[in-house]
Amino acid sequence: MRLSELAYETIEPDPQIDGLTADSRAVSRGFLFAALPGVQADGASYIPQAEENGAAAILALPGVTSKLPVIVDAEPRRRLAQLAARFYPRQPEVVAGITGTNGKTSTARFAAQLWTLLGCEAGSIGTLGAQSRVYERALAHTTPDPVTLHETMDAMTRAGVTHLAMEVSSHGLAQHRADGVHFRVAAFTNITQDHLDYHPTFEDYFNAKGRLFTDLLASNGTAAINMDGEGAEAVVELARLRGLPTVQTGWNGRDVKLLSCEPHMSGLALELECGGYVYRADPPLIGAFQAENALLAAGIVIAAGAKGADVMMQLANIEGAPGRMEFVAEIAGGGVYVDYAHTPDAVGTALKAIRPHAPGRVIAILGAGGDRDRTKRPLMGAAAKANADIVMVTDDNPRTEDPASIRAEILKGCPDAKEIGDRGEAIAAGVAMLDEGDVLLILGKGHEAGQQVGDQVFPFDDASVARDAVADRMKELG
Ligand SMILES: CC(=O)N[C@H]1[C@@H](OP(=O)(O)OP(=O)(O)OC[C@H]2O[C@@H](n3ccc(=O)[nH]c3=O)[C@H](O)[C@@H]2O)O[C@H](CO)[C@@H](O)[C@@H]1O[C@H](C)C(=O)N[C@@H](C)C(=O)N[C@H](CCC(=O)O)C(=O)O
Ligand SMILES: Nc1ncnc2c1ncn2[C@@H]1O[C@H](COP(=O)(O)OP(=O)(O)OP(=O)(O)O)[C@@H](O)[C@H]1O
Ligand SMILES: N[C@H](CCC[C@H](N)C(=O)O)C(=O)O
Ligand SMILES: [Mg+2]
Repeated sequence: MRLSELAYETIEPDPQIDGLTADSRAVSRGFLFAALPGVQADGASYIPQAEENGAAAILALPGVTSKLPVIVDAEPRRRLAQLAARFYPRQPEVVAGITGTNGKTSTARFAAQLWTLLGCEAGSIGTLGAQSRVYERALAHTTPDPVTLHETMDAMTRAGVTHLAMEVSSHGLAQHRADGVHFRVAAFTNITQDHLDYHPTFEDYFNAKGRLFTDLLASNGTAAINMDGEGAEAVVELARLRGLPTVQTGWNGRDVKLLSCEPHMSGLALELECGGYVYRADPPLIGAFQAENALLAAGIVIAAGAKGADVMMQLANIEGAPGRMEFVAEIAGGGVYVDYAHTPDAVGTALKAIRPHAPGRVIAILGAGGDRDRTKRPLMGAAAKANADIVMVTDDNPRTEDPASIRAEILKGCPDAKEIGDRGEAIAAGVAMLDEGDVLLILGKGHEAGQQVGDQVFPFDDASVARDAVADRMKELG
């Protein structure tokens, strides 16, 4: 594709463009290099490296010079996303974007499952990577950079995916990673504290999420909103200001309304109302909050055109996402579960949700990520203290920070907690404590397969470490 075709601008000379990237190290011959100002570095300082690697053109802020043709744009991140959308032009017929602090991954997976059950070729993009029956790809971010995102959507579409549910993180929205995606549906789970290291204020965090509804949702699109989520009313207002229809779900929902939710050992007995009819469903999901995510997923599928009755009939058949309230081992009439709660709200929600599954005590293990929002740490500790019988504080991806000081910050919220830095030892100690009917909930890493210390990632999987610890304990007990 010629540069002028890609950029919709008359440019001389007008080179052939064979690829796009914002990373000078990934430039090959014929690539357009987007020089983006970032948090750590200024992409413009890498233009010489991009030129050396054979770049054919540059995208940059006004005032940046190069011997190559330059596309000038005051918003180069947005422009890169638009160029990527043109370079990789195929998108599934229906794309739903899901934003919110907690529940995006689960909701995206549920929506993709519902579409599949209704006979569509569906997929998801998010924290678990790009997934579908016909195409899979591991991804480094929840919302990948625009080049990776559009390349992935193009490949999924060529493979046959027609319905896509994708997570849109606040970082992704603030950095225009998903601009250029044609969103037929925009969905909202909830907004509570996270990422205040990146967003200067909570308002800025909300506004970033709001972009999905104000800027990215198509003008013929529909918003699907979990009315039980913190911040839901404000999102309804964003849709109303654009005159866009909403599908409202949850206990406080208008279109898919939860009437009752009874957690039992292996799932949730739900009663709901949709289109004037009452339905019952018993999906194998652990944790009452998953009902909110399941209903929001139903709302997304309805917003995209499915009949409410057809969607309700399939709700019983959806399964939890890996690492989200996942049951990993049974022991002494109780069990061990793994969950991805890594915010104060999620820690409280997950621990409250496990209670009906624990005839005995609830034991919680948690840490907090390094190089991330510090202010959430004591709040996560306090949420654990308020909702568990025993709390153990351990490490969770300390990254470049001192692990002991991260633990100390969590311990401010739960001073009586037991502190064991080594995550494997903490899990073994938690398992050793389990008495008749007790439940151990291991929080924070969910599906993650590694522990990041400095810039090294050591293989570590909560579920398999917990299974081994349970097997060892069983052997000891004979
Ligand atoms: C804070 C943040 O989100 N940063 C992201 C951002 O980095 P940046 O633009 O600030 O990059 P920078 O290092 O300052 O460099 C500036 C520019 O110079 C370029 N560069 C740099 C070095 C070089 O040799 N050559 C070169 O061209 C870089 O590619 C970049 O374009 O753009 C980069 C490229 O897309 C991302 O990899 C990077 O993600 C960092 C690593 C990250 O950890 N992000 C996390 C927090 C994140 O995005 N998380 C959300 C989900 C969170 C959640 O919901 O829980 C996600 O969607 O995954
Ligand atoms: N509707 C909800 N309300 C409150 N907490 C929730 C909700 N859904 C999930 N959680 C909690 O948040 C954790 C993360 O869930 P999930 O992975 O679905 O969220 P996410 O928004 O994708 O997170 P991330 O931003 O890291 O990608 C879960 O393991 C659970 O503890
Ligand atoms: N997407 C989230 C994941 C957090 C998971 C937790 N294990 C951590 O490392 O903090 C983030 O990057 O903030
Ligand atoms: Mg996610």
